[in-house]
Amino acid sequence: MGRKAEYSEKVKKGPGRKARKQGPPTFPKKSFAPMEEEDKKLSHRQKQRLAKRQKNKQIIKEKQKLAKEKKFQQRKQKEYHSDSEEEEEKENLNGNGHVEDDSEMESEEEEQPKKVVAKNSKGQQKKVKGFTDENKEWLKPKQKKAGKQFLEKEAEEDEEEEESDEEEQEVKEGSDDEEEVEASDDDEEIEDEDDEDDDEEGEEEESDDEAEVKLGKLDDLSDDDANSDDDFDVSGDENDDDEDDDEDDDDDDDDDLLPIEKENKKLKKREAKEAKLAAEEMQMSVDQQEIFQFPEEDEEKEITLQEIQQRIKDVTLVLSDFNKYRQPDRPRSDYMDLLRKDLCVYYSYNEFLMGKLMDMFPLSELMEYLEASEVARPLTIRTNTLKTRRRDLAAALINRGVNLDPLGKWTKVGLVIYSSQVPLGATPEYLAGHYMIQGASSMLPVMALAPQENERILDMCSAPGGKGSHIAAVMKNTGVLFANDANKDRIKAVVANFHRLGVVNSIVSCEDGAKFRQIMTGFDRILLDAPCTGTGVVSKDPSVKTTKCPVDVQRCYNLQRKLLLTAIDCTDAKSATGGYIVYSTCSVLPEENEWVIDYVLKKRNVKLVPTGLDFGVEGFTKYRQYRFHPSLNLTRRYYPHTHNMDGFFVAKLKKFSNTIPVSKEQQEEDEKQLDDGIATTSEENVELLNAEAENEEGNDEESGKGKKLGKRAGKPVLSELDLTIKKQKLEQSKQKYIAKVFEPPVKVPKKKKEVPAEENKKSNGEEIKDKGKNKTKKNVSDKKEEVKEPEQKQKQPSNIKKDKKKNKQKSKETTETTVEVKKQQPIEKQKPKEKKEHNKSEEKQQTKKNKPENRQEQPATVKPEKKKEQKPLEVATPQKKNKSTKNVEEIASSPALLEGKPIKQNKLKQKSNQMGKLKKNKK
Ligand SMILES: C[S@@+](CC[C@H](N)C(=O)[O-])C[C@H]1O[C@@H](n2cnc3c(N)ncnc32)[C@H](O)[C@@H]1O
Repeated sequence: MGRKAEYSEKVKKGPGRKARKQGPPTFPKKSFAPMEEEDKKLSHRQKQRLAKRQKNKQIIKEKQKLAKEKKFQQRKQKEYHSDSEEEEEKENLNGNGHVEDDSEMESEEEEQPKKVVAKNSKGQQKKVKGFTDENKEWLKPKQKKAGKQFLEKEAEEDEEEEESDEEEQEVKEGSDDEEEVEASDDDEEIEDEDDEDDDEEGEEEESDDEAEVKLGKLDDLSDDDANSDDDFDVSGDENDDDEDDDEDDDDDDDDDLLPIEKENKKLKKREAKEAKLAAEEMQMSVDQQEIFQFPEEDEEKEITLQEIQQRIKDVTLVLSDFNKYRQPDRPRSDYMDLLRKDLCVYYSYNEFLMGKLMDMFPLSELMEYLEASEVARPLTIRTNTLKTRRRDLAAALINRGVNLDPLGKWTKVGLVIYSSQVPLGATPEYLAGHYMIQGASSMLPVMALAPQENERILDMCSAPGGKGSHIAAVMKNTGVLFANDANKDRIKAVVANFHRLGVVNSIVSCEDGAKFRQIMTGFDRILLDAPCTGTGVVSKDPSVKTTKCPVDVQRCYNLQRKLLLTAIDCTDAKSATGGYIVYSTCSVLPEENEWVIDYVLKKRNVKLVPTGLDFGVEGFTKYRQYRFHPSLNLTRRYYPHTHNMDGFFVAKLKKFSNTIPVSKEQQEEDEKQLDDGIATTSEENVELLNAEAENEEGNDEESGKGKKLGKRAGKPVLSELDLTIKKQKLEQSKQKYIAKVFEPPVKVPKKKKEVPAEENKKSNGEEIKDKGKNKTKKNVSDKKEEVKEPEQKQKQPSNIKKDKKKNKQKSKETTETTVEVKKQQPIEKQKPKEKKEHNKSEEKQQTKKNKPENRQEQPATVKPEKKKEQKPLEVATPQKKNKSTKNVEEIASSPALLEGKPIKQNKLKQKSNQMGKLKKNKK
């Protein structure tokens, strides 16, 4: 009776409490309301995401709307078709009614879009989204990206949308429910997807958002950038971007490169970056440094050497960027003065020489030069190839414990000595003449001269014979080398060295080089290693730093010009092998180098040619306000800081014509100026020289002479100057001479002074004492010239030293010869044979000179001043004979002559000719 149980039917087991799926949480709609209010507090990203979500929603809704509209239309069409079929049927039945129905249909069709428009009428008021022409505004960048206004607007729009949606929904209520459900499902799905995406692809989204933001900025990027909320480090990022771009570009290029090349490229980039940073850092540190404050003038506190060094650095820095670091009230000259003073103290220079160096070098180079000049140059020797080879010499010296090396690629005979266990001036090799101790720079002039075998070469200033013996070695002892020097003492060293070194092709003479054109001309080559201030060898002779003054430079300059003019006149332009003159000095002053060359380029038919030395700094073509001939760049300068050798100058001239381009009168004038310049140019100097002579009265002349002679000084007059007097002179002449140095020396107007007999006698005595000291004094002092004559006529007092007398006579001879030169002025080279003819013409000239109106033998007081000024040198005419005789005697007794060289006979002939001529003059 009960019901049969059906076991086949399985009772569905409901989900257990645990297994039951938890439904999605449902929130009351209003719960989000406060969130919307709190929009303002949303973070930037949140706002962006919200905005995006809302946009998506909107797009979906629009899609739905479109879909609905489509369906609606389709439905309508269906209805219409079914109606039309019915109507057709009706028509078929009625036969008329088509027009009416058409109109109805039209009205209906018109109504439908109206509905859509009505639907969209609100939507059109708000901004329609999507890429259509109607949405141009959307494409336009927003004024302020993702700003609050934007969010507020969006929120308002959303509210409007919601309202419209509600309205739509109301409108759609009559439409298909299923579709609505589907659409809402779709909507939800999309929203869900969106939410998931939000979480999962948060970063991507962010970047997309950024991309959107950037897209939005495209048109007016600048405005947006200016107000951008995103704090991009524009500069840095841009640079980085650029670099990245570069790297990308490079990567493309790098494809062809080897890995190591790529690495190299990277390394270089990194280095460049680091260098840039370092430079910036350096600039920063310099900027941060305290700006140098000029010391107060009245501030006289003792300053240490270290403080001076620091001040030198500070002032150098100020001068390096003057506008930046200067004190506004201080001119540049103040800093320069301070620097010069400090440098003088620090490096022990006098202000004159330091000033000259400061004129020559830029500051950074000056410091290098000064530093290098403090260090002794390496000891170097020259192999005497007449006796040995460099290799053998090196081996022999190494055996004696000498540590050496070849000097450089530029010389095949030089060796540099690093250390030695034996004194190099006393080794058996030295005594055997296998080498000459010689500075590296001393080899340069001979290399420039490039002597050839069998040539006739003059070494005009030869003592002690270093370069002369080098010339003989290059000539392989062939041809004839004339080694001349004006200094009697120093010429002995030439003889000794030539003997030791085995030089046998030479004639040694002791003559004033400036007079050599009366002795011999027609040389193939001449080396003029001129006497100079020696400013390039301060490391060897530090006294140069403090003793040289403008007068010294002036004298050297004038003597150098005179010697070089003579050297040119003595060279044969038509020589088959030569016609060259090499001029060199161990001075770095342009006054003694470029200036001298520039002068002779104007006065003689010579041109500069390359020295053949493949190193060295070009000579100056500009120096301060002065401009030299452009070819002076062919000359070469050598510095301790650049070449590790003494400061040196080398110029090579080629004589292209034996004619002299200047008139005789001009030549005479030049000669006169040079003579005057070598002597003195002002009254003050005369006074100083008088003081000097007085000072020297009690000194032993012989000892005084030798002591003061610098290695390259070679100025018999200057070498005797007392150090203290030089200092005095320097102080007094600092301003007075400096401007005159390179102006043509002007003779000081002489005052006519009537000297009383007693005073005359007194001054005679002084003059006699001065005689041996300075042969040039006579030329500048009228007073002395006036008193000279009686003094010469008188027998010299026995208490006056013979040497003084000799010197005086010698000086007179010098001046006499100069007068002769003026008159003879050999334009073409003079050969010894022609000399007799010259002497005859000379005689005629002399007789003219000896006419009463020209003669200056009368007492100076009686002579008209003018004549005396014009021909001061004629006073010495009677002495000429004695001088010449003496000169011949000297030459005859010279060691070179004793060797029995044929040339000496020529010289004797010349001298005897001169003597004969003088005798005639006397008659
Ligand atoms: C720089 S040294 C010459 C060095 C030499 N050339 C050498 O290499 O050994 C200059 C020489 O010129 C000499 N001297 C100075 N005035 C002179 C003159 N008027 N005529 C000739 N020699 C002169 C000096 O006696 C000095 O020995």
